[in-house]
Amino acid sequence: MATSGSSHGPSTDQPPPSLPNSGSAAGVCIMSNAWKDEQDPSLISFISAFLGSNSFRLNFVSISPDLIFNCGGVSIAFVFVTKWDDCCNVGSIFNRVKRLKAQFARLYVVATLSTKEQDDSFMRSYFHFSIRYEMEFGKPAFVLVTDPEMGFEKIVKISTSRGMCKQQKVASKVKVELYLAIGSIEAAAKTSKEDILANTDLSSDKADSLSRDSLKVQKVSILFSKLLEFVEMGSSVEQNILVTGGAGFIGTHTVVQLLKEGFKVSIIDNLDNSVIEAVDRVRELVGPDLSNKLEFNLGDLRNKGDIEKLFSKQRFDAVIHFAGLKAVGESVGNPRRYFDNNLVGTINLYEAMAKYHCKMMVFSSSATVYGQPEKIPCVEDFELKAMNPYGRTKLFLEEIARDIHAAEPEWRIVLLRYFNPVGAHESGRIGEDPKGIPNNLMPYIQQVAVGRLPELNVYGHDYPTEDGSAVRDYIHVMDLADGHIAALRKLFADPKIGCTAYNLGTGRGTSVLEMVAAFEKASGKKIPIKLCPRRAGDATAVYASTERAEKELGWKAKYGVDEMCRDQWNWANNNPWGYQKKL
Ligand SMILES: O=c1ccn([C@@H]2O[C@H](COP(=O)(O)OP(=O)(O)O[C@H]3O[C@H](CO)[C@@H](O)[C@H](O)[C@H]3O)[C@@H](O)[C@H]2O)c(=O)[nH]1
Repeated sequence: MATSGSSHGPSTDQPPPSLPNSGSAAGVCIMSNAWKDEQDPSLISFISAFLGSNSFRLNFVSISPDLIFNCGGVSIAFVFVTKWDDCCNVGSIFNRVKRLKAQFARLYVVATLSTKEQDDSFMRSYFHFSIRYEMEFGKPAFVLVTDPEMGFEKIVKISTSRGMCKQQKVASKVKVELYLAIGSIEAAAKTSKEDILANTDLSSDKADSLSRDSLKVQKVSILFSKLLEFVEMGSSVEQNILVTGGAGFIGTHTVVQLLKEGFKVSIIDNLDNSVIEAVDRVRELVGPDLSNKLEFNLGDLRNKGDIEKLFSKQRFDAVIHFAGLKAVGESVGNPRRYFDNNLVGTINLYEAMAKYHCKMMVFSSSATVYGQPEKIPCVEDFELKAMNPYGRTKLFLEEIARDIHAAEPEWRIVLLRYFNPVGAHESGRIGEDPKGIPNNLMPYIQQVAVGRLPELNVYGHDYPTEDGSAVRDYIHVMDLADGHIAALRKLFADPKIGCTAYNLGTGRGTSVLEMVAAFEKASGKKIPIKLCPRRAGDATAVYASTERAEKELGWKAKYGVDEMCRDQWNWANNNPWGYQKKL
């Protein structure tokens, strides 16, 4: 492609063509400064005008790929290999590709190989070096272009055959259009030479060369229009997300939102604190079409074989890692169970992700990592400490994530620190269903409301708060689910995300007694309470600073306490025994 750029100067009087369906703000194209400097300036200004007229903003930045297109949060990176010299530069090319492959889930290497010798040499090297440079067939996709000025027939063909374009129909449509485009360009070029001869007194040679220039301009414009279509196709390919613990409370709500947002989802869950009925209800909520994009795998992250089975049969673009135990009291009595489940399971998961080159993770952390915060609201860069073995597992896992990223910077990890998740899906079909006596406030209140428990113990009525009860930042589980989608999009869109923590809370504190009152209002039920001493380890008041999530993830909680209680009650009222039919 670069070859075509260096061999012509697009005429400035020719307006850049537009793509037929380009709407406003199609996306951003980031072009490497170094790559730009190697090209003919007229090519760059042509590309710039072309992208502009197709609503793509072009930025010149120091980046490792030559081009990155970002459409709708999906980054697609391109590298152009225009000089193939098998005796000198093969190692550095494959090295660069190896590095970039770890950073971009969608990386395409467009190699212009104009001669048969270059093509043969490339093939030899590809197979020879594939193990040393950890290439897997099709990952990344190498797009071999023999005609440097017109490579998109190949691009579409190769990408289709390698299964990148899952939407075969789109690919074949592009192919047909491409053939039509080639035909019409050639026709246009011929007309143009005849026009020149008929309307000027230029020689046949001069007219020939002028029409060839015009042909080249049109070829470049077609090349770029096809590149954009290719990018759009790439961004519309479904991303496949592995959700560990996807049958649980936050997991099910997030899976519903993921499917609605067009992601393909695989759940792995050992059903330790959840039931398969919850997944069936997710299917019912999203309907049969989206349900086809959901796969359930019974498995335990502590068992490496279960994870291997999953990763060896499909590629995941990212993992949302919910699986883990979360009862503070139980963790104090049985810390080994917590370390085994939460730590060993996660370490196994990281191993498999690294092996299969899936290095994007959204991790369920918790506000518990702030311990007893000295100040409120809690800001992400506060000092972290844990108060119990459960909290320690979250803190260790955050540290592990930071260490992995420090050693292997290509990892992208978002740590989501949840405050107090409550509420349920508005349908009342899915919600929280803890096994045994609930530890947390809202499930407890809910069970009192439906008559399963006689009264609520209010732990602490002498806190230095307005009504003496402790203050927390309750957040609607649907807001939390949307926070995961925002985090995932951030992972895909931002190669510089590194390992970053975000609070997911509302930024508002509500006391235990205020929560009881809001639930009574929403349910019309009286919740009998018993004022009890403080619960060991409880903080007085904890709520989130939401600034970072708002600014960087573009996410903000929508629901207040009234909606949380309304939806929690709707779930409780319709499912007094949770997912069980009756007790
Ligand atoms: O039967 C109950 C249960 C709770 N509370 C009080 O309600 C408040 C909220 O308690 P709970 O729902 O147990 O949440 P937290 O103790 O704030 O802990 C939650 O929030 C943490 C993050 O802040 C997470 O790490 C934990 O997993 C999660 O349980 C606290 O003041 C409790 O003392 C009661 O008064 N009675």
